[in-house]
Amino acid sequence: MTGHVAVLGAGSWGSAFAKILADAGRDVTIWARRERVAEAIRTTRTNPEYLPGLRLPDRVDATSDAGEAISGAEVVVLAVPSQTLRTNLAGWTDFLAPDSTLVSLMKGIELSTTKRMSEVIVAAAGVAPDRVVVVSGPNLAPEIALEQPAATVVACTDVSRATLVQRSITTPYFRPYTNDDVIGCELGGAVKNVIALAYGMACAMGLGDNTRAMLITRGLAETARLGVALGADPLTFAGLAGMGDLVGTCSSPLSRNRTFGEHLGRGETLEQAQTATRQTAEGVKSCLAIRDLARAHAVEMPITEQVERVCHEGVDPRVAMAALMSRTTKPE
Ligand SMILES: NC(=O)C1=CN([C@@H]2O[C@H](COP(=O)(O)OP(=O)(O)OC[C@H]3O[C@@H](n4cnc5c(N)ncnc54)[C@H](O)[C@@H]3O)[C@@H](O)[C@H]2O)C=CC1
Ligand SMILES: O=C(CO)COP(=O)(O)O
Repeated sequence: MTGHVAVLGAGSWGSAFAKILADAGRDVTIWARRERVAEAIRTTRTNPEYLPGLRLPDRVDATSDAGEAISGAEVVVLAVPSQTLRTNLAGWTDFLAPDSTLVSLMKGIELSTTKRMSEVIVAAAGVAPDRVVVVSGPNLAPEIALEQPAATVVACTDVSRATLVQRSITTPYFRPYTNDDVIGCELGGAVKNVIALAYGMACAMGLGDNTRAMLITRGLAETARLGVALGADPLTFAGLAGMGDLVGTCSSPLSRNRTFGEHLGRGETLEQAQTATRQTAEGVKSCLAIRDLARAHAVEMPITEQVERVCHEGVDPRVAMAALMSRTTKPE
């Protein structure tokens, strides 16, 4: 393999992913928005602001100059918040090598367009869809920083690019599987964040394992319903990018979406929860876009609808739960 890998975004997942790439033998240049973060990585091999437990290998270089990171990169990994991707890309596309592979780590849906992240990349960077690879699975960055065993899915319509990325991120602690269902993998990642918000609310309301199992199972059912309407393979939702990520995120106190939901479940407003957490919880904005996408395709997503009402209409989570439970009964 030739050329270094650029990782654009030095947050928690971008940084942990840079470690995986380096441990798999790739040279990596990570772009940080703030020079202070790039300098910390260069001089201390750590990123204390985002991922205190992480120790970065020497193969990882860091810069706050995106052109420097991207120029000459064979693979460019995008790891910024979903809602800023389009703006970020506007400043980056001129530096992309003509046949480079673009990798999306992001788990969200764009608010203004209801596009998945790979669709935003295709539109904003003007690249063919088969140049975009999606990596998605149960991958909480703090656990990966500690080299705890984990698996993921590498999805692309071009199997040779999926294999290139798979080889670039295979390590003794990280096991990637390829898949050609880009739509299913991206939807699994985006919708699980919304369900994790509901799960966090339930936890904070003192609700037990029956309720939690109901949210996970029915959450997966509504994810798959939307996925199938958009052309995904239903089997993808039984895999790592579907059930795997949903269970991992909902179960983990490390999840920022679940934690955000816990704040809402304790009766805090959206603004109070945002002030308390100060982290990217993608589901908070994506729930609006996913609800709109579902309505546009006449798909019922009752949990997503209620999460949107709690987040953006000030509805009490208890009222939202009661609304879920009072829906007309039907076959499973
Ligand atoms: N943290 C995790 O465990 C995982 C995260 N993801 C996904 O990866 C994506 C990135 O997440 P994280 O690295 O966790 O996020 P983060 O919040 O830790 O980092 C985001 C990075 O983007 C940068 N950025 C660039 N432009 C920005 C702007 N205009 N506004 C705000 N930040 C900007 C920030 O400076 C920061 O370095 C998200 O879509 C997330 O859902 C996926 C799997 C695991
Ligand atoms: O996507 C993740 C794990 O797979 C991270 O989840 P949070 O963004 O909720 O922390």
